[in-house]
Amino acid sequence: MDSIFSSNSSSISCLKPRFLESSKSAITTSRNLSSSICFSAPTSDSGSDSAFSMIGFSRASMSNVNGNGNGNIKPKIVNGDFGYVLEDVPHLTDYIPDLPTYSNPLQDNPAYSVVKQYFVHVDDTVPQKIVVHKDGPRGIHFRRAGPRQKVYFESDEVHACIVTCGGLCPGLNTVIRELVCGLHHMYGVKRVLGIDGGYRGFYARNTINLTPKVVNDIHKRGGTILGTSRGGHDTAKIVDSIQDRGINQVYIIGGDGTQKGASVIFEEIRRRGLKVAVAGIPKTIDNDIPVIDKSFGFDTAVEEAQRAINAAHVEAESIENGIGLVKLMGRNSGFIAMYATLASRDVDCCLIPESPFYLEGEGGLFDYIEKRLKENGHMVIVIAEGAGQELLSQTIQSTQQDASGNKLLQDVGLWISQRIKDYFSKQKKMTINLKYIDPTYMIRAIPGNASDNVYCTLLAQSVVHGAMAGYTGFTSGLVNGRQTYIPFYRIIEKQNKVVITDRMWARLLSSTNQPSFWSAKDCIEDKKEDIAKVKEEEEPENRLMDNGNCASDIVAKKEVSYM
Ligand SMILES: Nc1ncnc2c1ncn2[C@@H]1O[C@H](COP(=O)(O)OP(=O)(O)OP(=O)(O)O)[C@@H](O)[C@H]1O
Ligand SMILES: O=P(O)(O)OC[C@H]1O[C@](O)(CO)[C@@H](O)[C@@H]1O
Ligand SMILES: [Mg+2]
Repeated sequence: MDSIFSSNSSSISCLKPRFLESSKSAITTSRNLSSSICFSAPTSDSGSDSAFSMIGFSRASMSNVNGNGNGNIKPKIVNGDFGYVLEDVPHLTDYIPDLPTYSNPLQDNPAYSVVKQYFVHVDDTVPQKIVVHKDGPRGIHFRRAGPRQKVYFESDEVHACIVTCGGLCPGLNTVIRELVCGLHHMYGVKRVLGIDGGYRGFYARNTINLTPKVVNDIHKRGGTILGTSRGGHDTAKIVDSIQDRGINQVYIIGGDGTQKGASVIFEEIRRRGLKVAVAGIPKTIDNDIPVIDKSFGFDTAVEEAQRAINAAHVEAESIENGIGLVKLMGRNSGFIAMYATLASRDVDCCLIPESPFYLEGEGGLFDYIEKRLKENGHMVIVIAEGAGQELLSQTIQSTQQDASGNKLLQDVGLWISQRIKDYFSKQKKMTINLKYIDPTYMIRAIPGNASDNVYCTLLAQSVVHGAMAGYTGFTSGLVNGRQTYIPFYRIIEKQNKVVITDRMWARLLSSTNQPSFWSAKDCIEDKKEDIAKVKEEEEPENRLMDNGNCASDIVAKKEVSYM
């Protein structure tokens, strides 16, 4: 953290003494004040915008949104006609009745006042699934993100804070910048605090005052100017700190773990009855967050991975029996490896955690490598860091975890390089030249590319609009190309994974021509069960595919063809 602020950027380093404030000195007596707001049952006239009659809602159809204070807040579900379901996000008025509202200052903003229908219609929602059957139910929807006509905070009342947690990701600084600038320029919010070093920064580190001037150039740098960390999530201490500092909007940027942390912070804030909006911004280059189209930084990571794959290809094709092996990030989800492979077209084999593989025997990896080298003289392999872990664990046992409780993985790149070398030199007596490239941290420590920077801006502005409108306990993200507000529970209930019975993986297989590895006798059985489970969840039987077949037919055909 300090090193970032004392780095080359003179604009930041010269400001450091003024902007660093000790967490102790920031403590105020506001905790007593805010705890006098009583926790109460939700009113039927929730401040969340819902013109129920317009789309066939009835108030009776809205399920109980009351929190019980034990972390068991029920989902806020609204049922409409023809199987329409709105998975709504919580609102401050769910537990603080009679909150005053104010006109949205954007209506007087020259940049926006000319935009027709700038404010989002109260009943705008976005469907989760856009491919439907004519007789099928309308399905799950999420609230469309964007500015609302009335807001629940006055500009000078807002005291916001921003924290970044988990691993680095391209675009983090852009999100920070756009949160600060969005709050400042759109809503006239002057008090925005940066929390230093992840969740533990709330109670153990310094804070930084963030202004448009301080954040002006930060989107051009990789990393996060706020610093980040794993572990250190102490809910009570974090919420105490939020109360003590008089913070009333909390913006939390991070991956699946971070969003789980944000969810419990929201629950505790709600239990204490505080007028504090909690908003998550999903971050992960692994793209393992469900529901949303993709997470920011993912495109940049895939693009940067091309440089490593290109290098591996150049090395491999320049030497006899050359093998270029590239390890990419993705501990549970192989999206980076899959998209980097599809983008490159130079890759002969892509190995991901979701697709079990085996090394020896007919149809195995060694068999395929030998075949490719004989046909083509060289080959490129991309492997995600989480691939083949079940094979490694047969030889190397590890139960180590990082500070957040994530399982620490064995280095599959090094392991597989050695296995390939051993196999061809010892068993095949064949000379191969394997070059192993590990660019894992290089693909995430860079600034966001142009498209990610635009996405980061939309995300930041969306959460600012949401918090100002009184929504809380939500994450924002693109769903079918539209910005939405999604309740935390939907984001944290499971991880997004590559569905290897879906067509994207089929496209990859047909691009690389690699074996599916499905027919192996030694294919790990529990892995197969995992796949079946994902398949069940992700592939509703009646999902219509482009060619008119149902997903279930395709799965069945594919399984037959793999045997
Ligand atoms: N179940 C949980 N409850 C509360 N806090 C959590 C939980 N899981 C993780 N956290 C906290 O969230 C923060 C980030 O978690 P983690 O290290 O898993 O990264 P992440 O947000 O998943 O990002 P990424 O995996 O993309 O790097 C950590 O401070 C961790 O303590
Ligand atoms: O070494 P660190 O910082 O814990 O991060 C590594 C992990 O972070 C990620 O980039 C995101 O979760 C993973 O792909 C990777 O396993
Ligand atoms: Mg994670």
